[in-house]
Amino acid sequence: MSLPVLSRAADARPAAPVRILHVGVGNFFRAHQAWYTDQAPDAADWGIAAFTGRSAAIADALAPQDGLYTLLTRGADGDEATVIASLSAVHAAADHSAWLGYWRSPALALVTLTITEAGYLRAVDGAVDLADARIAADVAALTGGGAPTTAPGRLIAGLAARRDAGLGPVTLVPCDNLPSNGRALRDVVTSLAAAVDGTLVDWIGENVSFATTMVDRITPATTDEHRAAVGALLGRADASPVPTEPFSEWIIQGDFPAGRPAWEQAGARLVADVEPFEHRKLALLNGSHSLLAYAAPILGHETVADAIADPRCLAWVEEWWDAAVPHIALPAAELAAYRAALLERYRNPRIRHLLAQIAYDGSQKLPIRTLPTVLAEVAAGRVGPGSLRPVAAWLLHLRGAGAPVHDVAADSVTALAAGDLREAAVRVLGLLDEGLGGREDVVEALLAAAADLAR
Ligand SMILES: NC(=O)c1ccc[n+]([C@@H]2O[C@H](COP(=O)([O-])OP(=O)(O)OC[C@H]3O[C@@H](n4cnc5c(N)ncnc54)[C@H](O)[C@@H]3O)[C@@H](O)[C@H]2O)c1
Ligand SMILES: O=P(O)(O)OC[C@@H](O)[C@@H](O)[C@H](O)[C@H](O)CO
Repeated sequence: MSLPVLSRAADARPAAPVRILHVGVGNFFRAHQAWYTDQAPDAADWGIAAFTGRSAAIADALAPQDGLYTLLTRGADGDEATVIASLSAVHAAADHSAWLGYWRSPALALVTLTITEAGYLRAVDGAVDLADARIAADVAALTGGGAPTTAPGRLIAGLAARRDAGLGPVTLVPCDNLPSNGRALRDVVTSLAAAVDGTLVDWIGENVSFATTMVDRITPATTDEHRAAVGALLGRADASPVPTEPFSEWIIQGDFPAGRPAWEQAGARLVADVEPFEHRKLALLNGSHSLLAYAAPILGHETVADAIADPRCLAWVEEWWDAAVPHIALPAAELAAYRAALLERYRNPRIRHLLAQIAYDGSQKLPIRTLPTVLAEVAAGRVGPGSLRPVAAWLLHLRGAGAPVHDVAADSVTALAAGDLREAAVRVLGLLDEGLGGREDVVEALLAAAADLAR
């Protein structure tokens, strides 16, 4: 017997007026920012118009269910199903006229983003990568009246439309795992604006705030098992429920001149300086995730929970944390509690977080998650396997061990990692940091960690 499909008439409040735009309707956005907005006490005033990052698939899946979906919160002992109603509209990335229409609305206050680390299209200096063919095509589109396709290009088109409509402030809120993500986004946006329309740079300076956020909620991809669980719990058909863990954290630094939902009443924290929190999360959580993603599949493990149950993987994670902790400016007791909580989260048997998913795009992630700890340890005179093991595991992964390689820079990084192992280690270290590849002791420690992993 087929179940009734989720609908606003039967399952949720009416759609709220759109005051937030979002780019990238992935699972994390739907477990995190859309959930905080849904749970805020003023949710009825704050609707989100969500645009996909690239393909139309999720817009097509959510249209028949009025933008509703189920958040399936998986605790160690059972599931809770919550219908999330904060998406007032869901559009495909290609719907450029709808995109511009929202920017021309006086009601618009916020633009949030989850476009992955690779979606910012940054050059090494942090500016937008003007040499990237997709950005070059967007510069041509933006100067010639066409529709851009990259996230930075779409933002520039929206900002120009808002300026031309004579409208005022808006806050951009990046929610990807990038350090200082507000500054990173500002550098990308202003450098692209400068390449397209110098006068827009001044308008952005006067009208656009860039918030910086630390985001955390482990959110795997959806499977048929999640669809079946929602059917059993709610008696509703949901083509695209989102599985997530009970834990959630959102730490935000920024100005909101046009207002924002009362996210703090849904559990978010507004702080003056987000940096220690993002450093803690990127190094301890994301760093250990990447270590497990490259190392544990070599031992035959498929998920984070499988890996952390293996004493060898647990010891590697503890060693990584021991290396990272001295460089995080938070009280020791707080960091110890964070480590203990992470182990509990990783052990949640009902979250099947695939190591192969976490392994994607190491070229974008390793410099953020692991390099700061490696450099800080080397500067402190400690060159050892604890901090170098994630890089050693990535090197082996790029050489064909463990999970398959999916990386925006796959061709170049697999070429660097090929051939003689010592020479490959020098090249991969040099890619992460020019000085590291020339350090004989670092290369030796990396090779020792690689030998240990391959054993
Ligand atoms: N899943 C998590 O546990 C988690 C937790 C914290 C932060 N994040 C952040 O959220 C991001 C998305 O994770 P997810 O789990 O939702 O992944 P997902 O695969 O479900 O979704 C990825 C989203 O990014 C968009 N995207 C990918 N490449 C893009 C590009 N080049 N330009 C524009 N959009 C692009 C896709 O269209 C999609 O909407 C991560 O990369 C990370 O920065 C994820
Ligand atoms: O989402 P990514 O691809 O940036 O990284 C994979 C995981 O490390 C990440 O999603 C964590 O689960 C998340 O950052 C927890 O909040």
